[in-house]
Amino acid sequence: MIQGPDNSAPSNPAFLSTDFWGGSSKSWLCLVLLLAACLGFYSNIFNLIPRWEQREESQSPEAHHLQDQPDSLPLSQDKHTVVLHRLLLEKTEVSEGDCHMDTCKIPEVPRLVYPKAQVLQPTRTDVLVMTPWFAPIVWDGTFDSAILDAQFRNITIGMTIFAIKKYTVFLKLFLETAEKYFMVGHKVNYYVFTDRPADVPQVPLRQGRQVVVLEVRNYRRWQDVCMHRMEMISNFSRQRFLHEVDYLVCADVDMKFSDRVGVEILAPLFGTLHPGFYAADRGSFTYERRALSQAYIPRDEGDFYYAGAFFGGSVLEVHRLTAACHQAMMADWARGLEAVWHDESHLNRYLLYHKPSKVLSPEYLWDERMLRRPPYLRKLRYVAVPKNHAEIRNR
Ligand SMILES: CC(=O)N[C@H]1[C@@H](OP(=O)(O)OP(=O)(O)OC[C@H]2O[C@@H](n3ccc(=O)[nH]c3=O)[C@H](O)[C@@H]2O)O[C@H](CO)[C@H](O)[C@@H]1O
Ligand SMILES: [Mn+2]
Repeated sequence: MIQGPDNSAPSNPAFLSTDFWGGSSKSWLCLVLLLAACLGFYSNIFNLIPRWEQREESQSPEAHHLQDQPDSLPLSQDKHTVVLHRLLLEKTEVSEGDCHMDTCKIPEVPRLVYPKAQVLQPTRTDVLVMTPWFAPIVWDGTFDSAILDAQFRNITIGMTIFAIKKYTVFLKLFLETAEKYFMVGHKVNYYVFTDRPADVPQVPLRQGRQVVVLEVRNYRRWQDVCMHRMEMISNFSRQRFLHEVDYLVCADVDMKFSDRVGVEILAPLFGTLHPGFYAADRGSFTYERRALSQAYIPRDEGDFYYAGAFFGGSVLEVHRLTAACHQAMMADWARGLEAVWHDESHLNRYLLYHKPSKVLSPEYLWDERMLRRPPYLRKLRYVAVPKNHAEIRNR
């Protein structure tokens, strides 16, 4: 039988094969066309991955930013490529859709000699060292800095510090103690946001560390200064921090370091237990309780009460967090609402629905004047500096 232009013929491969060997030149033409189609198909398959990357490049908001923003122009071509590559890696390997902590690359460590962990002798039995979602709660005795320093080598940590109006008086002690205790042995950029650049003190810095002064506007009310930190961190993350540092640590300035704070705190996203509430029931947390607010948390929800004074993570995650909190605050403002504890209320809401991958114990945020130190608090690493509110706030 000669295969004609029979529209009723089933167009499946089995039909083509039965007719094929005895077929006419038309059949040969069919074969050639089929082969050509197959070739095209396979060449597309091989091209798929690079094409996908190109698509990611042109679609990712950060990539748009790199094309649009003049801020990124001073970067050299090489640095530009590295940044883009890093963004692409993050975007493709840990994309929005399948983002999961376990997709991170495990760093290689050199040979190290250290005491072996004892499975039947937990180093801490007096405190909770793990959240129900398997995030470590960082207490003294639970980690070995030598291993962590090896895992986190060659990274740069950015620290955002706001010193607006009179709060510049806290900078000297903050920076001096940070040089003594914060991320010693690692590269650090202190980003000082201030409206008074002339009042930023000169503090001697270790090698690989610098103070970057970022001049920003002030606000009349202290609450507005606190809340607008989210907006400014989010904007600068996109414009600068993404290209300059790996992690961001966002800290209050009316504080000082009094013991080691190292890379054990670093994680894609971390929050700190507020020293006033770490042992409290969720019902007594000072979350925002008005359902109309974007910071609302019902009384039967809540893991911990996190402090507004110390949080951080990868630049990408801190960008997500601060942008979301700023959006939420703007939505509240539009309805005439201000959350009970300002940015801290919004931070708590965000961290309830985006569980942090590490939680810092109150060792990392304490107030010696307000609280009596319990025996299980072996170290006080970052502590409040007494401040006269009337003297400092709104001035
Ligand atoms: C320990 C803790 O959880 N602290 C939080 C708590 O307040 P605090 O009572 O500790 O607030 P605060 O007066 O320290 O203000 C927060 C921070 O904003 C900056 N600042 C503020 C006012 C100003 O005029 N200039 C200036 O630079 C400065 O970095 C300061 O450390 O509640 C605030 C919002 O209600 C923030 O969530 C703080 O992080
Ligand atoms: Mn404070």
